[in-house]
Amino acid sequence: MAAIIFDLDGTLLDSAPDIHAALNAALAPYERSVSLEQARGFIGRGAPVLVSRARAALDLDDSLQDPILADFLDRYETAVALTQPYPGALEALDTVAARGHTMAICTNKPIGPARFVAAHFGLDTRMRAMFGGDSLATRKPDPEMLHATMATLGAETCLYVGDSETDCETARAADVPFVLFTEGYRHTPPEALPHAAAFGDWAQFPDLAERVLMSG
Ligand SMILES: O=C(O)COP(=O)(O)O
Ligand SMILES: [Mg+2]
Repeated sequence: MAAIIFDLDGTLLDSAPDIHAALNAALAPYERSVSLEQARGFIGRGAPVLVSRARAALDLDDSLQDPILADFLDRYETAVALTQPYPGALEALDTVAARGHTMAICTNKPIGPARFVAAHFGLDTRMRAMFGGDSLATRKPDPEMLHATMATLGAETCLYVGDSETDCETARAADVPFVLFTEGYRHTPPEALPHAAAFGDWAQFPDLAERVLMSG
């Protein structure tokens, strides 16, 4: 039995289209918008950083951070219509659970929308714990969220599975093996992100996780 901890956006769920829609709705009063590609590139360090990255790209004043963020968070809370699990991700979680592993989510997405979207796709019942970007005083890449998740699970070690630079940095800071999902919202090539293993198809994940756990 081992603990396997997952990132959410860009790893289990392709949620960028919902994040894009909520962001553009919050930018609409200022007659600005971003492309889906841009929005995808802003994801990874939590909602406040997403909004400040969008403002920087659009040259919108710092004084607009709080109103845009508040409006964005309001719309984000229940945004699931455009989100999809990556193909095979839910089935892979069931295989991992059937092999006796404990699973949890560690995401920079605020815990409100994280819980809502997790319940919508039945992820919540598959997970023993879930920490979001506003659950603690810090968020990824600070390793605290992984430490807190492991403490909740009573796990001495774990695998961390994520899609981004932030996830790689977090795993390294927490000194746990990192498994990279290559189809998410990364900016840099996979070679630039140190990883114990990488995969682009969730069907490969259960066996790959076993191999990494055995080699650790
Ligand atoms: O909300 C974000 O910025 C990123 O979310 P994630 O940590 O699940 O990738
Ligand atoms: Mg992610």
